[in-house]
Amino acid sequence: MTPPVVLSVAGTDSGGAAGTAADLTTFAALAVHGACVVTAVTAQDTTAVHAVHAVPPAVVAAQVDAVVGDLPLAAVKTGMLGSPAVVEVVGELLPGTPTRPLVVDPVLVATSGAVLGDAAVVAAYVDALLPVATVVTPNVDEARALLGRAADDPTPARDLAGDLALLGPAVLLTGGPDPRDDAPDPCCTDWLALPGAEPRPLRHPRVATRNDHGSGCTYASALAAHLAHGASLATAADRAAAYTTRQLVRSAPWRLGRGRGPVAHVHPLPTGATP
Ligand SMILES: Nc1ncnc2c1ncn2[C@@H]1O[C@H](COP(=O)(O)OP(=O)(O)O)[C@@H](O)[C@H]1O
Ligand SMILES: Cc1ncc(COP(=O)(O)O)c(N)n1
Repeated sequence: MTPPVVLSVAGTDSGGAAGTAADLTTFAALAVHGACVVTAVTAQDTTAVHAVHAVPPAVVAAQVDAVVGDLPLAAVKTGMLGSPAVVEVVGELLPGTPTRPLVVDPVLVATSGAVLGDAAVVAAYVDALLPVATVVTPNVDEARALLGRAADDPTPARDLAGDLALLGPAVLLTGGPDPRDDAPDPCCTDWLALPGAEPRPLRHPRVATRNDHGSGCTYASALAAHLAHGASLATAADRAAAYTTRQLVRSAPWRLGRGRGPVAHVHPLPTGATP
């Protein structure tokens, strides 16, 4: 059967953990065909982002036009956009619709700490992209930035998600591991806020790992893939968290790189197959 098509609009990560690499491998694992528009080339490894080359906005627009003119998109997922002009191009050419949901992962800071979106990019997200997004998937730091709050703002994740939903899209705020959570079965709590409704927690097991580089890209791509298959937002969110958790379990024992290693994008060989 012909698979649904999902478009990733993202930057490359030379280390193969985040960005386009994470998006396309996740799409393949979840049975959607992945198209990719590249917004930036990063020289990146598990420790740092060493250089960024921004793709000119006109070339980003030309890639979008090529894909949209030829392939029936069932969903779009954005990652690192890098400049206000590229954020605006995406908002103009790829607004979310009921048949083509737009998942916006507002990539602002890499796991390694590098800034991938400055204050002007944040302002462009708020003005040009959030109003036309179906769902936005910030972590707590990104949610604070989009709301214009200080980095040490004490507002709980639940309320950040609710406040962000007032800007237009549904919100899936990814909690990540909570260092204060010392329960016997530690959990991660993501928050789903639909415009006009009370935010609700989505809890899933927490994985003890340092190899989580690319987990946000993997999660947002899995969400877009499940939406493309027709799942509701709440179901797609549960399935995306389950997929990301499974891949984090897979990569937990790996020794790759000197920093925060990649979340697994590989899958076990079928029983009996030899590499
Ligand atoms: N150690 C972990 N164990 C289980 N789930 C995790 C872990 N770290 C992140 N996640 C999950 O991965 C998804 C992506 O979240 P997160 O890593 O916070 O995104 P980002 O990379 O944007 O900070 C969320 O569902 C989050 O709960
Ligand atoms: C090109 C690119 N896109 C996205 C991220 C964020 O991913 P992470 O939060 O896991 O560092 C990244 N580091 N690089």
